[in-house]
Amino acid sequence: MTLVMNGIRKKFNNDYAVDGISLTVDRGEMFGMLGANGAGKTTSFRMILGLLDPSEGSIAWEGKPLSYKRTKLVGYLPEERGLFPKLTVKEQLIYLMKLKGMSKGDIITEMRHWLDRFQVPEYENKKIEELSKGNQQKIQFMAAVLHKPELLILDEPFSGLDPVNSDMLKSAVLDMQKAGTTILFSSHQMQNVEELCEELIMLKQGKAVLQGNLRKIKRSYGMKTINIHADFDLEFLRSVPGIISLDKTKDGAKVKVENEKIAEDIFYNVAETGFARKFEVEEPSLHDIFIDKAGGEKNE
Ligand SMILES: Nc1ncnc2c1ncn2[C@@H]1O[C@H](COP(=O)(O)OP(=O)(O)OP(=O)(O)O)[C@@H](O)[C@H]1O
Repeated sequence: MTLVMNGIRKKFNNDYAVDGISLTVDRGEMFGMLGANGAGKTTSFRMILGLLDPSEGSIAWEGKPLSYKRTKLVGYLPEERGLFPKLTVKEQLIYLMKLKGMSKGDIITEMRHWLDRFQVPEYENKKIEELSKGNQQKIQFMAAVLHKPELLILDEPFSGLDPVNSDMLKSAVLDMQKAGTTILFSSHQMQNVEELCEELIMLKQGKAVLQGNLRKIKRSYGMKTINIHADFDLEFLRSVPGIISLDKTKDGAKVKVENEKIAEDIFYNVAETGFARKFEVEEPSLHDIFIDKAGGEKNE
């Protein structure tokens, strides 16, 4: 057991940005924090890092609060990226990593390892302002990991990255997890969360609306999607009670239903009408669960 948040609330003015979150992240776990804009993800991260004090509740890493003195244990990729545009990559990393207690020699060795890994060794002496936003993000990521933190917190690490760079970052994050780093990250991109996380929390207006093991959540979630391939019009299925939506595809339709029992009803309705080449019941994607649980009129 490593990171424990217990009954955390944070009030700004008269509203709770975080409203009663409890969670445990075990050592070496990859933990996803999901939520619409303003749900309370960044505020939660700031409290874990000791940058903000909770209004109520307690947070501990290995049994103790993460005060400023213990920040060497932590790597943080903030949502509002903060690099000095006029410094070179090397100068920037030396400056930031010295604050984490690293020697100049170690910083340069680690920096070269990561620049090679990200396939940009030529950036060492380039100014930050000369790099594209995506490449600046790689440098910001390096500033979070060069000192080999025990706990790594990544706020929207994939935003603004193209698919190639996004995959590169994903594989780096997975390798860090394999090496024993505990990782918390937030993302709006459900695909990334599905690929990386075993455990997650989904926030809505500061409250947890879903929490636990991703595979278990998907398995136990009532909603199912049925992928039907048929050569006749499936429009009539819209009148079956319990249908959430029906989207036509080039082969037939994808039908979202409330539960497995409704899927069975759909099966018989289709079979009575004609021959379906395919009838497959799929577990909901995290995207569907997110819309169902964390979407809604009150979110931006
Ligand atoms: N310093 C602050 N003062 C007042 N309100 C704040 C402050 N920081 C955050 N909030 C409010 O707290 C709520 C949660 O914000 P937070 O940044 O944690 O959300 P988020 O889930 O990270 O959102 P996003 O996905 O947009 O980054 C928002 O309503 C925000 O306006």
